[in-house]
Amino acid sequence: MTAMNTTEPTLPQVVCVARARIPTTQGPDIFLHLYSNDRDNKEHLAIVFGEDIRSRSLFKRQSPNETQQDRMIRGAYVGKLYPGRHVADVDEKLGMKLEFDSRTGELVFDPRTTWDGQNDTLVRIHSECYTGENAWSARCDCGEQFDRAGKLIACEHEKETGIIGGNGHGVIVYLRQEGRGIGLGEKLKAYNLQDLGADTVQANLMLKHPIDARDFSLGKSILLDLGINNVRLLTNNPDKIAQVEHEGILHCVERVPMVPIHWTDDNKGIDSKEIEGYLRTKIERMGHLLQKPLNLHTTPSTTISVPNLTPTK
Ligand SMILES: Nc1nc2c(ncn2[C@@H]2O[C@H](COP(=O)(O)OP(=O)(O)OP(=O)(O)O)[C@@H](O)[C@H]2O)c(=O)[nH]1
Ligand SMILES: [Zn+2]
Repeated sequence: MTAMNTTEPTLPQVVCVARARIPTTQGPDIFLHLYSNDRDNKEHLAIVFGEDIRSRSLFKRQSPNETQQDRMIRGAYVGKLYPGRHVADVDEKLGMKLEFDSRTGELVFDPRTTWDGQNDTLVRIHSECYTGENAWSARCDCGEQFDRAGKLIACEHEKETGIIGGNGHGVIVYLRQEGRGIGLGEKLKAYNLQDLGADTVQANLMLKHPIDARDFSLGKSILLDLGINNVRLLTNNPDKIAQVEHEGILHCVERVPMVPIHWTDDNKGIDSKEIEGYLRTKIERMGHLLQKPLNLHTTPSTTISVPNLTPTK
């Protein structure tokens, strides 16, 4: 492994507080990991595909007195829970056993039971979007991208696009930075400004926020805690690609594009005037790596009349 560059900023400390298996309506079980950290009080998440992708902080023995029952309740178990199971570190039915360093209590890496972090792992670092994920919003593509990331991680290969999937291994890091970090209340104000003619960048600036207030360093810490070093990143955002790199320990080995579904299938995906404006702004003003020539019914941003924020009577 290359030596770590000391000029890199210190990464946040994260601890996985609990994980649980979630059977899904989409097919595979996922393991939801909830994290605490030393930078904010938000509950950031990792949606993990693959039982063997193990959080180092979760699996570490909490104290010599920690019971096997305590460990199962926190989700620090190998294999699968079943009624009557007593031991967290051994799944007798599946023939799996974890080993721990007797001095530090840390999980000892064993490729038979734990995913190898040198594997190229399909990852999405996703920022919260209440409207796109829960309110069926056609203003943005967040809900669609979230679903698609899950499908791509679960599948071996996507026929329509030729994308190699994660084949059941991968992670969606879900960061609670709503509205590119400005929060839901401010995002709703930005939407009103957009209805008045501003684009997403202009609206943020008019509200005296940065164009993008996000910080992906928590996402990096979470990936490293999950033992992942080589990432195939599902994104069109060049800033995310740059931010995910951490010299010597975390590499973006490939960018996997997230092409809007409606661009490849007229009958599917989000089709609205608002989403076109949103994508146009991402491409023209934020440098997103989407290549389809824009043939949209929204007006290019240069001709948008920006509303005046001075109150009128
Ligand atoms: N301020 C603001 N935020 C928005 C708006 N529309 C969506 N968002 C937020 O933008 C973020 C989108 O996050 P992602 O989909 O993870 O990332 P991205 O920058 O679009 O890049 P990709 O990885 O290519 O999808 C979420 O936090 C949304 O809540 C908007 O009009 N204004
Ligand atoms: Zn959204």
